[in-house]
Amino acid sequence: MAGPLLEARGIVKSYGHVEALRGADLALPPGEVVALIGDNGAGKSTLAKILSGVEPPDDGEILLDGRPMAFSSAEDARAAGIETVYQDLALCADLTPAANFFLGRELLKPGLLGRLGLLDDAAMRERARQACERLGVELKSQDAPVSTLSGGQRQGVAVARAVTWARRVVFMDEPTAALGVVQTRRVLDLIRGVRDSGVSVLLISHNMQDVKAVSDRVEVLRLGRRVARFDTAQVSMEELVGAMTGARG
Ligand SMILES: Nc1ncnc2c1ncn2[C@@H]1O[C@H](COP(=O)(O)OP(=O)(O)OP(=O)(O)O)[C@@H](O)[C@H]1O
Repeated sequence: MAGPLLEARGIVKSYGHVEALRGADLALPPGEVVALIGDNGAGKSTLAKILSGVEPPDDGEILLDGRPMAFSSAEDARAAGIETVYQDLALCADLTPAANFFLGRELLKPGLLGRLGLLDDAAMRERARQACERLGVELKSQDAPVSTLSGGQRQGVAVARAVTWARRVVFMDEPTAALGVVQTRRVLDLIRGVRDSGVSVLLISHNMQDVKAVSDRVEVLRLGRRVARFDTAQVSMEELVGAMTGARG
């Protein structure tokens, strides 16, 4: 098996007196979906934030392609090809999907107009439309702000944006929370599509059915440490729950 694409070793992180991570490990192989599961407060979101550059660890190592990395911001991680779909989706409600897609990465018009700082709105709309279409996200209008979209459509836009820019890894923190059955299926299909395009996915989820349906491997955090790892095909729902709660594993 190839070495991990992204790896966390012995990550420690405290918030005041709360030890969120106490030497957590995680390995994300290339081109796989890894589910990160654990009870409330186990440290999943904290670990994802550290791996995506949002927060610095107090101790421990992050390796990308086996080489130590120090991300000092989410921009650093993005520059390394790592994108995140946050729990709150981090979309700007008043902007269109295209404006959200290109926030901070705006395309300028070619030639002199670009040098004058003029944005190429048509090109951005078209690229955003194509990205959504590729992932099966149907938007009636490209001009409507994100606030007018349904929860599932917003989820789709956030995932499509992450996938558009991610060259290596996408983190998804509870991407199906608050979605209906049909929308959930759509997001799971998106995750498979991302994996099949060669990008690794780290999926944080409390939904064991989603985890079983879409992941290749499962890593279990408890009280800030990894306590178990499984091949999804080899593990039962009961074993996963047992490992999370400490009843087993
Ligand atoms: N910014 C913060 N300030 C203080 N404590 C925090 C902060 N972020 C996380 N924590 C604490 O760190 C611990 C781990 O939190 P984290 O959100 O990583 O867990 P989680 O496994 O993602 O939980 P959940 O499934 O409930 O989202 C919790 O005890 C939490 O209260």
